Amino acid sequence: DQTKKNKYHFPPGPRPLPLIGNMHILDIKRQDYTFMELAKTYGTFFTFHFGRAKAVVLIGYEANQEALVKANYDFGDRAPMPIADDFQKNHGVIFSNGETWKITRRFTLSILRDLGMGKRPIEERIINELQYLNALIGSHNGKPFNEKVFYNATPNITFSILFGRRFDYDNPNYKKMIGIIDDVVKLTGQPEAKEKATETTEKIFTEKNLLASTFDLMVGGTETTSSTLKWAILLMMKYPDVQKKVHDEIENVIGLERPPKWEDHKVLPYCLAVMHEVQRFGNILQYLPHSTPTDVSFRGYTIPKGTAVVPLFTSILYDESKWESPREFNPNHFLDADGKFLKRDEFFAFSKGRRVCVGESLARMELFLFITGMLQKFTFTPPPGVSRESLDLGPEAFFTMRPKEYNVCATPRL
Ligand code: HEM
Repeated sequence: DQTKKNKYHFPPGPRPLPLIGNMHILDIKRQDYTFMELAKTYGTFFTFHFGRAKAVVLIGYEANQEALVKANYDFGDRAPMPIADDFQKNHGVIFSNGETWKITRRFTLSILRDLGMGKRPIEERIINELQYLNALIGSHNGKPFNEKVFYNATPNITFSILFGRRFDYDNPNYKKMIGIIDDVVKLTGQPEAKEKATETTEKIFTEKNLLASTFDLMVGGTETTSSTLKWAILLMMKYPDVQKKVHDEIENVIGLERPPKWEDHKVLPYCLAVMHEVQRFGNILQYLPHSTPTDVSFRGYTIPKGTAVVPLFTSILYDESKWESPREFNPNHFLDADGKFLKRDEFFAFSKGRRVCVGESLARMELFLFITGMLQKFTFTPPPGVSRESLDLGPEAFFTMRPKEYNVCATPRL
């Protein structure tokens, strides 16, 4: 019967996409795995349908280098993200576009630099904070403690920039702020704020934009660095031979007394390589979606303006054609034959191009000083009864990929 048949047919004209698109094949928590699997069939540049929204996925070093670095501007917008749609819409840095993004990003960077990001004033704050962190670790007297301890130090660096002071680790407000950041990272896709964005004509230096930018730095600058520290300690427990080499280098070059300083990264190549390999292996962000600000011509295709783009960082940091043993933790990835630090172009942990991480130099300094500073003072081992082999290196995939919860023992080296 014709009427019945029509009911199930689309009207003439272009056929709308099915409601779920390719979502039925997407592993929501490990989207990177799905995309890398699809790349085996469709190559390093393909379209994926997130429901009705199309996204272009970029796989591996070459495609991402071509798009994010060489065609920088063409892929430099941020795609809308459910987590931020309602409460950050076009405010702050991470989720904004156009003039708001350009001016707010420039402003944020200049403020961070004025306050000493990547320079001596911030270095002093980090070294100061390291003493508190090491005191907390030491207070457990070699007994097992939870990895949450490593979440305490890095927020204080961001907060001291934003609020002008550090907080004691047991300060209820500090705990609350850390808890909120943790919730935001976990509850992706469930925005709290309900206010609708109507500010198309609003100016950029508003209180709302200030709050949004502060929020961006709080979330962008704390969870990322502290999760990386958790990876670092877990990996040191898992690979005691690597930990031993880190210990030896620190002991031989700067000794066990004077706290490390940023300049030391030039004379501690093994520590620097370990820090980079922790970031590569830990791969804490699968991707942050970009989009095309205009119609873009790429590899012979036209990508329409406003198309979401997935620069899949996992596929670069684990690119089999670039790394000797991508799925293994191997600090040699960042060392040359003479044991000197080897800068790798494929290191995309902070992304590259127009949207490159605003806090990269701050994060690098924090990671280097906290990792070497903790390992200068302690040997990290699994708690009694927990074997090294049983330590799970699989991530807990939220907005970021942090290690699964673990306990650790820290024995003083002095
Ligand atoms: C281990 C630490 C960190 C890692 C691995 C990291 C990684 C990243 C990545 C991959 C992006 C996305 C870039 C893109 O869209 O292409 C990003 C953006 C961003 N990060 Fe970081 N980040 C870290 C620490 C920080 C810190 C300490 C801050 C600030 C205090 C920060 C602030 C930001 C901001 C504001 C953006 C948005 C940039 C934009 O959209 O223009 N991040 N970060």
